[in-house]
Amino acid sequence: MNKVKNQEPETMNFQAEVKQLLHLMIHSLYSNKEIFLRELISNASDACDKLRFEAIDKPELLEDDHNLSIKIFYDSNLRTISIVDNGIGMSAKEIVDNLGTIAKSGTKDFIKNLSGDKQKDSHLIGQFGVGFYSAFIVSDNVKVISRHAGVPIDQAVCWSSDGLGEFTVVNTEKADRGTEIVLHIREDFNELLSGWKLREIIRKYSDHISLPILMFKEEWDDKTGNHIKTSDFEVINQSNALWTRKKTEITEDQYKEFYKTVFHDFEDPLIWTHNKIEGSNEYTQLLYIPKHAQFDIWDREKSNSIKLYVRRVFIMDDSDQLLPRYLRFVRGIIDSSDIDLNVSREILQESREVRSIRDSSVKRILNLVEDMASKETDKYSIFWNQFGQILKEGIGEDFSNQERIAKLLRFSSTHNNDKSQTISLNDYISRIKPNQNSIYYLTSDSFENAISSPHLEIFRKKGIEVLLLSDRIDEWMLSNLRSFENKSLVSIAKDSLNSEDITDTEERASLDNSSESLKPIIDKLYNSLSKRVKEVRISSRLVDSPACIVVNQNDLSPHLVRMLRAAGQNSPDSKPILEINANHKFLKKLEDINDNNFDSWANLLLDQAILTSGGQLSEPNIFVKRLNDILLNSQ
Ligand SMILES: Nc1ncnc2c1ncn2[C@@H]1O[C@H](COP(=O)(O)OP(=O)(O)OP(=O)(O)O)[C@@H](O)[C@H]1O
Repeated sequence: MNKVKNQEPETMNFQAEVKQLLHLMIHSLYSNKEIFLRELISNASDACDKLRFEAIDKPELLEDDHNLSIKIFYDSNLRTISIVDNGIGMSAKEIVDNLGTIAKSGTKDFIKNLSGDKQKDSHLIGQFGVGFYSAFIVSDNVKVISRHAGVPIDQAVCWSSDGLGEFTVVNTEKADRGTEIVLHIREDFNELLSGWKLREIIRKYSDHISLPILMFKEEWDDKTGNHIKTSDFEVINQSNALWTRKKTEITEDQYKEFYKTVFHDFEDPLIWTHNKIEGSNEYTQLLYIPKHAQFDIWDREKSNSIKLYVRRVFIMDDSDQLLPRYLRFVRGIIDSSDIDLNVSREILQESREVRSIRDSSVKRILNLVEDMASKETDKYSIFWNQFGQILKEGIGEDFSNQERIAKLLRFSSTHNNDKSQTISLNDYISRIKPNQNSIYYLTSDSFENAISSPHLEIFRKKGIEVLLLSDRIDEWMLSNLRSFENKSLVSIAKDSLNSEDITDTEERASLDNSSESLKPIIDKLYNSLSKRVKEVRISSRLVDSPACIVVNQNDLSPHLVRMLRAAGQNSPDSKPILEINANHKFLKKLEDINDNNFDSWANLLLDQAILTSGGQLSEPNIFVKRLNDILLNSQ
């Protein structure tokens, strides 16, 4: 069928990452051998989708072969399995680029994370997507013969490799458009070389592929006591796009297998929603939330994983118009009856239909997530741990749904002092003290820093709950979420505490007295520290610690300043306020310190307040010298 022309094959090296990936994949996915067929059928189906789309403008690409299909052959004597499609095909350049390198961003980092531990690696590789390279799990040699649609028969290409380090490419002839992949099966996978086994795998993993998957019919032969191949093809799969079927006719397993094939995931999805919308704008949505974040989920430039179809013709799978960025973890299919088949990205941006599909998809996803949060808390905690930080982006990005998203947020809290994020804003409100008008929170670099912060002391003493936030996105999120259910969100590290929540009349009077009687020492401290602080004052929030740092309501929190600096950004240099504990021994001691040593003591007090508030000292060597001077002088 395919004739290699008299020409020397060119040998090339796989990209280093491909070599590593192949090695690790063969090693760790050995027991998931069946997925190779799912992946290759999925690629074949994508190739047919692409051809169908390009042929809308260029019908000549279809040549005289209009019936798109995928054919599977096997030969137990030659030990081969072939996957043949009449899709778009690949040019020589495409074959070298696609099957010699990995174009995904973040590949290097991904490979670094692979540990050699089979189980962990198989999960990670699953999230990454194995695709074509999975052929090498079961094969010791793979040949790919391909001709791009529309190019002459003698401009086909044959790619071949044993998956160890190199591949060869040579020009060839191929009568039929599309791609043929011939796998030479390893000795230990004999069971795959059977019509029965291959049919079973196809029905299990690829039943929902919308194209017919064909194999030679086999008939029982009494003489040989074997199944014998006939020369007639039969269709193995249901071959209608799964999303077009009625919900009641689709089993859970079919939904799961569809997801795994189409989105190249190893794991079942966490949850999904399937809806047919009828009326003036008709479309079908099948949207899944995965169990794990994709490896490149933090890349905000990453395109959405929503495949857009128009009347079952695949149009594109990287449109940013179909879902907002903060739902980029969702994967799925949207099939519209109303969008024009020739739609371009630019038209999508303007399209009223697309806007309404997007709004409805957001609603469906939020409904799904809300349902999970209220009825399936175990699932919700998986969801929250994987995608909570991304969902938080929605607080600032999607004001029309801000309230709904806010209800879905989960936090660590002093209520249970637990690092896991399980407390909702509604939980907080259900426990709020009578007359308490604020929801208190503390942001910090880590839960450990937050939970040991001196800012919490008075709240613990008074039994007022504080939410502890330590995700990078939290500061930004809170700058967009000022209140919830009419309670304002208030940082306990800022000077805006509602004093009525944390002090009673008697305590306020005593604070006023202290401020009066300690005025000389407060002034003296300010004199020593005026270059470093904005103000020194008596604190209402300290119980055990001698001092803490707070900032003005409108200043950036020290935590945010640190994050901005770590990201290489300039942040305004605003001085903090030093709050001191009027009842602490340190204060009494300060009154006895002579003028020569007072500066050192004052600075030491400030340094430790910065440290316990989660900050860092800009000159740690000076801090150590001061500390040593004081320790040595105290002998
Ligand atoms: N049968 C085929 N026909 C045409 N092109 C193909 C075929 N199989 C693979 N390709 C090309 O090779 C590329 C790489 O395939 P591979 O399966 O490794 O990754 P992918 O399908 O792009 O990504 P993933 O599997 O992670 O979704 C594909 O994107 C496609 O361009």
